[in-house]
Amino acid sequence: MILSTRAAANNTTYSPELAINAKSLCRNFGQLAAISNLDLTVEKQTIYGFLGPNGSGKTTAIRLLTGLLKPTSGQINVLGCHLPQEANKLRLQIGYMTQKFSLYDDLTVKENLQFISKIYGLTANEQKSRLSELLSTHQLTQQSQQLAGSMSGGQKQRLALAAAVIHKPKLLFLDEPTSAVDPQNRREFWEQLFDLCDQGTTILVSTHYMDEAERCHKLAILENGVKRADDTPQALMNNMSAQVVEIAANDLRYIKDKLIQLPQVISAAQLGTHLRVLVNKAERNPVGLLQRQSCIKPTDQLAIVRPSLEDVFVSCTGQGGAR
Ligand SMILES: Nc1ncnc2c1ncn2[C@@H]1O[C@H](COP(=O)(O)OP(=O)(O)OP(=O)(O)O)[C@@H](O)[C@H]1O
Repeated sequence: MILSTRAAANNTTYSPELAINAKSLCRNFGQLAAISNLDLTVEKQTIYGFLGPNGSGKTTAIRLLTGLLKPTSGQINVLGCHLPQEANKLRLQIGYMTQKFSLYDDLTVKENLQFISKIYGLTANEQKSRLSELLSTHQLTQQSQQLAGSMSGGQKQRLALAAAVIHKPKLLFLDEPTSAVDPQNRREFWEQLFDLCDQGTTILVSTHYMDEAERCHKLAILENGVKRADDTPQALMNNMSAQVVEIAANDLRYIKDKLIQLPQVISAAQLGTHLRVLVNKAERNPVGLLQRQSCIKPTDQLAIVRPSLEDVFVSCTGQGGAR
């Protein structure tokens, strides 16, 4: 049973199961609606993703949910705190890793962590044990005396994560944390995130990488400040509003130019030797529809294939780039 209390102060419902509960959230910058009518619920001890292109409002949403930015309208409850009124009360319960890792280049790894632990008020004893634990967990023990500015992108990212969790936050915000690191470091970083989640931390992470979004327990697809869809990656793929047909043929570019003119076709994109075509779900026989087109030869191969998260993204935003 969900126990909930309605706070008289700003009418936001607080549910103990939810780390984040936001309703009708809007934030304008002048004429620009950076976030429009965003409803968001994030369950505790899950990894929730914001997937969206540049400028879709991911950072703005995160800043609203951390209490760093005031909404134009709407209600926000994060870990039982009403924002922006109780932003100070929330501060010690959250961690925030920004896009540009906020490290001091001319301090060593250890000095960076010591400095941040002082900000969070750790005692000398707490600091000592927490620092050695973090250096070991984030594979930074060898680099503890190295200047942060001289570290590789992957090492900087590990240090930034260690710094963001120094005070053991209940809720961790990560804004495009892996943009500057290679696939191997990304994989290892995600293993750290799952470990943190297993230990009880709720994580909200923004990304524009599909493979990263697919790792989240749930995600919201954002475009121009609007939430286009949200669910588990699997449910988003199962419930997609399009069917995917793959075509193996010669002259895929010519076929693509012809097919995207059909009203039933949402997008067509070449992937190596195949053309991936999204056809409206209302079309009963998508393969038959495409085969009837004069650009398709009888020898061309067409097959319905399983949707990917990228297909979901294309079908619910204008980001196909193909039409
Ligand atoms: N302080 C600000 N003043 C004016 N406009 C802003 C401000 N902050 C954000 N914006 C605008 O709001 C929109 C959303 O920006 P935001 O940074 O939230 O997007 P994003 O999805 O995080 O993008 P990126 O992936 O590039 O970081 C953009 O058009 C941006 O220019």
